[in-house]
Amino acid sequence: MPPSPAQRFPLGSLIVIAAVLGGSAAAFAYTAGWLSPERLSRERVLAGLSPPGGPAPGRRRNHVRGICFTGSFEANGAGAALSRARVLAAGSYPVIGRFNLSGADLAEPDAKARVRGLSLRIAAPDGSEWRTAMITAPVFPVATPEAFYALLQASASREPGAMAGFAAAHPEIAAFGAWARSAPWTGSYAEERYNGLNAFIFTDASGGEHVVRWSMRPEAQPVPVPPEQLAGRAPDFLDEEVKARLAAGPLRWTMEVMVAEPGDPVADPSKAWPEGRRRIDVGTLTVQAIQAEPDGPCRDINYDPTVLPEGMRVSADPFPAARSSAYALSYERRAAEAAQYPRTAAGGRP
Ligand code: HEM
Repeated sequence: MPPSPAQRFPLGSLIVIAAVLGGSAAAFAYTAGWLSPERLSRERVLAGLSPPGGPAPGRRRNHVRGICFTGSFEANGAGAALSRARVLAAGSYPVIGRFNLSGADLAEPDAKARVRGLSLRIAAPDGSEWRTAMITAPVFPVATPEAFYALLQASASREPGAMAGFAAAHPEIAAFGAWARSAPWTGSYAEERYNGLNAFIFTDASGGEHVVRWSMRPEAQPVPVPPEQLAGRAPDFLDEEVKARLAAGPLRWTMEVMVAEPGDPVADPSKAWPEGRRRIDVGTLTVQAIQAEPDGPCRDINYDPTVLPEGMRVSADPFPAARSSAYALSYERRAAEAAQYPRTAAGGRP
């Protein structure tokens, strides 16, 4: 008999998953009403993301730690075969981005964040924008926003079997767990591949539609570093490393768009699409300058994945709409608390 998902999925991995998602397995204050079959609201999702001591005022409610950058996206024109969006026509477009780490605990050292993120706002001269927030995991842990909320609850639960029970009920989490256990860690944001995971629909100039996902492939060669070694580095070593690396020259990624074929799981980011799907390199991201977040240009951007130019739109994938709603509330709250996240005398210089 094949092992149950819980058996296949050792507890250590479940703890890793709990840790990378931003919820906490430690004491958790919210219980009342959570087990009643109420509608999943963005307020409850943010409560689920909150660390035990509450969110850091003025900051993002997830991926709280990060650093801004500016640069450009040089579209090579190949993406025009898939989308008529202005940002995919050959040309250079300004970017405001953010390197970031999953989790809502400001005090967590960089070495503990299994999931790293890259957020981009690419602006076109026609006023349109393409916002996207990608992560290093090749698949999302769960198939639906509701399951994501259930996962936050399980990871915060004091019940010893909560995570094992969750994994048994959501076997799709095994693929993420396998990645979290086995993928090499690196010592740099610059050496990571970042994946959009959610599926969107691109419309080309003839009205043809293509279901796509995108990723950013680093120019820098990844150098594996054991996590025990990273633990010995400064708590913010990723910020320091990326600043030092940039001083030696710009950082680059190639944007790769993958096109689904009929039958591919287009509404489920926990499932990779089969190998061999058409992949088109549509352009190059060049990171030219880094700015500390308190005064940096990414501070007040909401990297809402539904902010898309004409020629791109959301698909049957339910995540972008759910993310949009949660990100908006996170944005509203952090903007209202701006005084508690003061700008610095350094004026944004890293
Ligand atoms: C229902 C599922 C999800 C929820 C509830 C959620 C929630 C959040 C929240 C509240 C923020 C802070 C937003 C802000 O204040 O601007 C955030 C940031 C972020 N999320 Fe998600 N997220 C979800 C799924 C995803 C997925 C699927 C990805 C990657 C494919 C992702 C990647 C990121 C990244 C990279 C950031 C940092 C954005 C920034 O730099 O501002 N999230 N998430």
